Amino acid sequence: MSGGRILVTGGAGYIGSHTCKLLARQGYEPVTYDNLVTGNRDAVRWGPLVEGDIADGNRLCRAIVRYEPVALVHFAASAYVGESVTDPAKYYRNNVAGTLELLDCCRRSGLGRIIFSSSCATYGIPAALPIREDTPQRPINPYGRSKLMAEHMLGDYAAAYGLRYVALRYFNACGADPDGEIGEKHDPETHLIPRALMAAAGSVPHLSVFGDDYATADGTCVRDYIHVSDLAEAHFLAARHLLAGGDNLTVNLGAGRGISIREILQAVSRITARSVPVMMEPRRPGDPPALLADPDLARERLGFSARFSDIDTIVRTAAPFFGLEVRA
Ligand SMILES: O=c1ccn([C@@H]2O[C@H](COP(=O)(O)OP(=O)(O)O[C@H]3OC[C@@H](O)[C@H](O)[C@H]3O)[C@@H](O)[C@H]2O)c(=O)[nH]1
Repeated sequence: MSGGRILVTGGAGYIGSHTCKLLARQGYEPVTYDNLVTGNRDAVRWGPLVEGDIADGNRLCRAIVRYEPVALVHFAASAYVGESVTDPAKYYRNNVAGTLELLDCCRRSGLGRIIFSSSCATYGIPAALPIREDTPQRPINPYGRSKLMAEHMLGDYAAAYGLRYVALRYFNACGADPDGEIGEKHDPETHLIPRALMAAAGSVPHLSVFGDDYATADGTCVRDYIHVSDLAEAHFLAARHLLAGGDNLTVNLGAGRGISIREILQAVSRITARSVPVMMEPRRPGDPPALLADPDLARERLGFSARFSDIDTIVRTAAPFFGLEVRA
């Protein structure tokens, strides 16, 4: 370890664990702080695990004092858009109050560099594509609002108390570690690519496609899918930026291209040589028709560009975690 320790809240989760692996490879020691409610203990492999909730400020502060991290990466959050509509209290408690507690711990313990997981869900339904960072943020669900509130808290704390941050607005995270060590393991699994792979593998009867009457080229929703290993790389670049004295920064993390649900299904069929049984369903409430990042600012300011986010690499790396062989 030459770069120092980095505290990673939510380090046992999907994006968190991939980021820990990359940070370790880059010479940092990731210290995971996770309550293991949605995280997986066996995904914590590259540094110690402190079991704790971000709402437990005393425990979090003690971890900061004990490990003396040079920066903090804050993934820990609730992240189901649909659930945020039916149980907004959970989202405001975990994502807003939890982040406030965490920021106060950082203030008290003098930990002044924070990398924050934000989301394209903070934009809502954008007036124009691609989405730039100065596109107005008008989230359409409590999840997006909770992430936007946390962004505002970070900005205000930075201005008043001098901490520095990078906020990363992820588009659609997907794929799995190309080494095959860790993958995507949500319970329940609601995301498109895992559900499509589960349907191809026969572990669910079919994939429900939520709407094929959108004003998009083939009628299905378009998203900017970004490989989790690319997201991990961006966190490393963000840590390096802050450790080099870089200023506060908020950037999109996307591949800069849109892929429709039909295109995903074609790729899954081609790469696994299995058909994906599909059932057309009504639109899912709260789904924007198309989301697509302008990735220029992340490239200019962090030197970030997606390397694993072509659809073939995404499906090839994810398929083995759902019991599927890669055939093409
Ligand atoms: O079973 C499914 C799942 C998803 N979909 C569709 O596939 C597209 C992608 O849906 P996903 O649930 O994978 O991802 P979403 O675009 O809703 O949200 C994602 O991006 C924003 C992040 O902040 C969220 O945390 C993440 O879930 C949507 O159009 C959705 O309606 C289906 O048609 N069927």
